[in-house]
Amino acid sequence: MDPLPPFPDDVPTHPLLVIDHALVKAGDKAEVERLWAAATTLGFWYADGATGLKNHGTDDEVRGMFEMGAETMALPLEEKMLHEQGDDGNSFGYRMAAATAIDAAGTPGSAEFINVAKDDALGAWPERARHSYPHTVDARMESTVRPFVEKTLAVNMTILDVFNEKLGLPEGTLARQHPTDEFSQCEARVICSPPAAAGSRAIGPHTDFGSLSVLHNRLGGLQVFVPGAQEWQYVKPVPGYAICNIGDALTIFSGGLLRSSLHRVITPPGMQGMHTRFSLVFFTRPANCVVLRSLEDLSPAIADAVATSSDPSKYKPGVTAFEWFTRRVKNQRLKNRKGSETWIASRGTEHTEHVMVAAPMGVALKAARL
Ligand SMILES: O=C(O)CCC(=O)C(=O)O
Ligand SMILES: [Fe+2]
Repeated sequence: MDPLPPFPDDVPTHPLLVIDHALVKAGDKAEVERLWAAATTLGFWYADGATGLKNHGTDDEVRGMFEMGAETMALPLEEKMLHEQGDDGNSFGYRMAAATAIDAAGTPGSAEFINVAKDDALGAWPERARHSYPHTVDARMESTVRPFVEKTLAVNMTILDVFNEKLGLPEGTLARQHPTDEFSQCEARVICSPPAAAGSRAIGPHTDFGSLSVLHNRLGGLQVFVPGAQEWQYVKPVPGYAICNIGDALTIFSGGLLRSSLHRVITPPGMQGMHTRFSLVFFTRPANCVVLRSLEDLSPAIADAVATSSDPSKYKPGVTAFEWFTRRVKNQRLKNRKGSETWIASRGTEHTEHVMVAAPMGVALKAARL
């Protein structure tokens, strides 16, 4: 692979706390407090050795996943399209560029995705559980995708147990919402965006749909919208560290204590923008049948948070994790677009002030009620 230029020194970035996963796993109280601080403010942090493998630029599974992504994206479009996700709210398989909107006006995004279901990676492969994949994925399912998914899931289950305790939930509550052996929308994703004009958007503003995301970035381009800030800010990729963030499902379970924040992907800054951008994510999501609701009956801290929220209904969407996810994916597909209401119907838990900046005027207030 060509050497990639460094993230420019003169571009402002938003700092994130660095959390040492080994310390968290060992129950180090100070490190757990720092993780809790990150998770309850912006909901983003750098994870030192997040897959249990330091230096993600060189560790076997992460490198193998990036290679699998590059091999897959290099296939002829007709071959990739045999495994396309379709328009019904499924996200497993290949997603062509420009299939989804990045804003309320229906602007198409420029990123291609290959998403592999946890249920295929950990299931009775080569029997397919959820979807079909190009041969470049199949060839690495057991050697690369499975260990990548297993290791990342193990990290995320430890973090869920830590949150469980901090939220004062009965032992194992969050773990039971994320059973590995039940079907869920958990998936590993490689994203590819071509070089583009400075500032153009590859992935529109969104909150993540599930519980926990672990992201491996080599080029910049990821930006966060910090509550109360006036503008989007870059998060700098740091070699050897993954970027972890909270998704909507944990925000809902915790009555808003855990924060799922808006982020997006634009052209990497400076010389980096001249390179194709690959990124790798693993999303841990609740089992399909889990009802998304704040768990105030199980935790006084969550009950307090819901009681003092300006909009407690936001934490009771009254749908399962599968329904929440499918609604969001389906309404992002441009084939399903009727107007800005389709974009609004794809939204998650974001707060009013975020949406005001992220969406054109006029749809902001409606979106804020979702
Ligand atoms: O590629 C990135 O840096 C972020 C991707 C992302 O936010 C997502 O796939 O949900
Ligand atoms: Fe995301």
